[in-house]
Amino acid sequence: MASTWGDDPVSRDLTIIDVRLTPILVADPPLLNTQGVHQPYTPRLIVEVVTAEGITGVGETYGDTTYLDLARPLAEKLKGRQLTALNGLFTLADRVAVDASQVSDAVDVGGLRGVQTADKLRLSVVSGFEVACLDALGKALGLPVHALLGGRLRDAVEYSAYLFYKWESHPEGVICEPDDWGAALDPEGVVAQARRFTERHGFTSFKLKGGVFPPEEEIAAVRALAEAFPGHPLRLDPNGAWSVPTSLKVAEELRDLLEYLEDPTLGTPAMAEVAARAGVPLATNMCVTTFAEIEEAFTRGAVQVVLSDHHYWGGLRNTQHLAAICRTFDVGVSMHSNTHLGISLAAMTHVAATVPGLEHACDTHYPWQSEDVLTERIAFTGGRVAVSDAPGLGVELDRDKLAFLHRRWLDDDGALRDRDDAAAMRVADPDWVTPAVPRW
Ligand SMILES: O=C([O-])C(=O)C[C@H](O)[C@@H](O)C(=O)[O-]
Ligand SMILES: [Mg+2]
Repeated sequence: MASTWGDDPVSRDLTIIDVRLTPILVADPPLLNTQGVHQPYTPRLIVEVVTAEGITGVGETYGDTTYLDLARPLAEKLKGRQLTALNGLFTLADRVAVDASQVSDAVDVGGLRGVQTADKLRLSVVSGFEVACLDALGKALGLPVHALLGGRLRDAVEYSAYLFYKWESHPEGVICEPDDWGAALDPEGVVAQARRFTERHGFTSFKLKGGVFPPEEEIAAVRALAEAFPGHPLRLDPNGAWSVPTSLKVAEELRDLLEYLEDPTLGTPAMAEVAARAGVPLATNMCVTTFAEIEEAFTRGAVQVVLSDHHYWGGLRNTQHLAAICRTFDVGVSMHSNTHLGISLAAMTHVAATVPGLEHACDTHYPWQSEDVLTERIAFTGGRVAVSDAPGLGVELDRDKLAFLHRRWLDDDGALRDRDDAAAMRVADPDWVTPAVPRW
């Protein structure tokens, strides 16, 4: 009998016969964070899996050399395997050796990305392959990715406007793509940027990337946002730049205005100390970025919201596992974002649509990205992305755009192939060194 859920997978040839890895460099505006400034171009990796029937699925993940070095052997191991063998991806990845010099348990080693364990590096690579397999499987079966994940609980996913302190342009002489967002270096600039976000995309909640200026200035910016957008959810995220006393001081000043305070300080013990007295929920994408870190953080009450990132956590199904653990401990869940393109936004939207109790708007950098590898950009309506019911992720790769961005990567002498915000800052300020933490 014909299945009402699409073709029977058993009758299909779902063998992966080819895996293509395309590293690219995508334009990034001069966004400031506690480490420095974004490079003019950021590396990403586009993963394509091709089945025996000629179906292609796409995925996206970090494109820095460390990730590429792991992705290449994993791609080889995947050939000849079944699209449906998603659990096997983790076993395959375990067999890929990780360069020990890239591994560290320090929570600030990855800059803004938390610990950099061998497992996390592998999972970040697996995520790109898992999404590509799910996209291909969905296309083969005529089902959207959310259906493969158990079905959507909502028809649109809400995102927040991700506000950054920002220069007007990259330093003089730096080859870059111009942007029309303008500078944002004080409360007025931040509010103007927020208005642009609402005009362009309809966002109604706002996150300010902090840790750039002394806390008093960032408190003033949040106050200005609260005045300009009364009653709207606001967050501030200094990426662990503050000491415990500074975090508590900021919490005292802003507790009535913030939906949550994100990673005010570094590491679970310090976060637990702040959480105990802050009077405002703490969110993290730094002290809990692996399953191994959950127990200590949750039992100490260090975090009230985990900002999942399907890249860190090993894909969409692991994100669902994380969300289930969070539910068990009555910890909220939402989503973190780094510079990413439409493939990852589509993946985030599919998984977010399946997570029960998603009460906070997810982060996304996508509005900052003027370039993409899709034939059509993904649109925000009222700050939301509609959940696609088309087969797979519901996106289409634009091969010309992919080739163009890959050419940029090929032409780079290596200076931009590993994101380094401190090095980008040194172009403007030769004395700049990554600030020691706590910075304030
Ligand atoms: O903590 C966060 O939300 C991030 O680390 C997000 C991004 O990495 C952001 O800070 C950036 O790219 O500058
Ligand atoms: Mg954060």
